[in-house]
Amino acid sequence: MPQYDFDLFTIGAGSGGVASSRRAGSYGAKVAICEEDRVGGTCVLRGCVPKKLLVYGAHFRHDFEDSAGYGWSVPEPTLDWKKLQAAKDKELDRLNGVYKRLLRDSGVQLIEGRGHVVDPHTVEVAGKRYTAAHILISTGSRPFLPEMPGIEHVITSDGALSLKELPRRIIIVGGGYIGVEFAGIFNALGVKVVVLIRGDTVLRGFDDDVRSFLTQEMRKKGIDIRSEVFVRDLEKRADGTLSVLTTMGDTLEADAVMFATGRVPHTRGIGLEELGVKLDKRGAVMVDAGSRSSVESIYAVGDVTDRLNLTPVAIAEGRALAETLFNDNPMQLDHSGVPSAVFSQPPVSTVGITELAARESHGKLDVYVSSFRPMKYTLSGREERAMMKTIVERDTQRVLGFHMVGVDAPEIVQGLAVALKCGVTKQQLDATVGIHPTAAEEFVTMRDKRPDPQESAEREPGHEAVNN
Ligand SMILES: Cc1cc2nc3c(=O)[nH]c(=O)nc-3n(C[C@H](O)[C@H](O)[C@H](O)COP(=O)(O)OP(=O)(O)OC[C@H]3O[C@@H](n4cnc5c(N)ncnc54)[C@H](O)[C@@H]3O)c2cc1C
Repeated sequence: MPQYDFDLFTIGAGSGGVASSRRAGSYGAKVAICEEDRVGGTCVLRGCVPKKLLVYGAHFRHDFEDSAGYGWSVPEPTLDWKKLQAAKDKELDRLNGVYKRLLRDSGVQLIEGRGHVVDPHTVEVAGKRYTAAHILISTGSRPFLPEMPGIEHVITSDGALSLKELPRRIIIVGGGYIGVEFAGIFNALGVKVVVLIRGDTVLRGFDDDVRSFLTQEMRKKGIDIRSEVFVRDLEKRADGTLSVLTTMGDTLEADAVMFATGRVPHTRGIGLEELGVKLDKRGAVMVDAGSRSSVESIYAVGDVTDRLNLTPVAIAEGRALAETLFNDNPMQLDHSGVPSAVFSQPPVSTVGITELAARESHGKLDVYVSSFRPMKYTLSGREERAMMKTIVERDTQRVLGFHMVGVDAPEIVQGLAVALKCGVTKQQLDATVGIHPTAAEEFVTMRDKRPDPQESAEREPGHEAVNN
């Protein structure tokens, strides 16, 4: 058995890399991790955490407005953007320190610098070579920017999270989850927001009812969503204003343009292809269910594998790998039934499959949809509504998907994800007593099935089902 410097060498100290290395360290493995930026990765420093802090910060505008309906009078609120940014950055510094401490406490050696693989058991960082029995690639992903004239003037989510000044007007290109989250943040902070999307509705890949409902709610809040349009080119004027020419021939002006046009796996220039590690056409490391690449000693977890690009997934994949390699406990993550959220305003949360996917894979369905104004907004007069949807396989009455748009959706759907994972049926939901008065109780009280569009069409040619 050859002697290596380490049992595991991890490249990238983000969610997946840190989780895997710590778990391996806890079983006594000798582990090193290298990081070219700050320990913590995208989620902690450029993603979930700073974004959610800004969502909280932005939401106060609504809360101040809503308080009037409950009898409060609040002087005209003003925002100190620099103060909010400084508070957020302080919290990120704290978390960065926590992550470093956690690594240290697990006996994981942190090596600062960019790592690249030189052979199946060797990683080079800052000119020094380290050998390891196993190498883990957890280098995450980076924002994708299409090539076009003027692209150097745009920002991505990284830039949007660290803006020195709050722009007066922003154009956000892309209606995926990052685009709609930032649209909600900026809109609530008083910025004039235009969102350009390629389709008709935001959130491609989500359930169609969720997509149209959220698009409508965002428009109600004053976000100018322009459908079926993209950017042709853009230029910066002498006064710093950005001028955007769209594919519809319109010219739009803004103080900032943010591209939220997807992310690509971070695999460029780290020696993988040279070693024969197979990458897919987007550059993601191709792995088996146990996260092993085409080279036996090299593994990959998290966004770099482009499976389900979420923090808890990267963490679970990383831990499963450490269990397999160092605890004699072979584990694979089941990627089905993973819940997710979009922290838009109102937020979205979903677990299971969409109605479209369910019709293709499960045939006849019972679909329950409910839309209502949450009690919270009755006194405040806010027009925001909530929508909940449960998709049930007709033959077995097993729930295939829960979807919600509305206040507290992510907090509500987390519990339902457990039920879905356990194979909950509609009858079991019906037998569950609700917590009153909440919005969540709607999920256990929905009774009316939405007319099946196919069956209705068979009965009455030309008839179209109408959402509740
Ligand atoms: C704006 C935004 C919001 C998001 N919000 C959410 C959310 O609300 N919920 C959620 O679940 N997910 C969210 N995500 C996704 C989440 O951040 C990622 O899925 C998660 O961070 C992936 O973890 P990872 O370990 O694969 O990669 P990362 O956390 O990105 O870590 C990769 C690390 O590798 C380092 N690295 C790269 N190359 C090298 C190299 N050659 N040498 C050394 N170090 C290297 C990087 O600097 C980085 O620190 C969000 C992402 C973004 C961009």
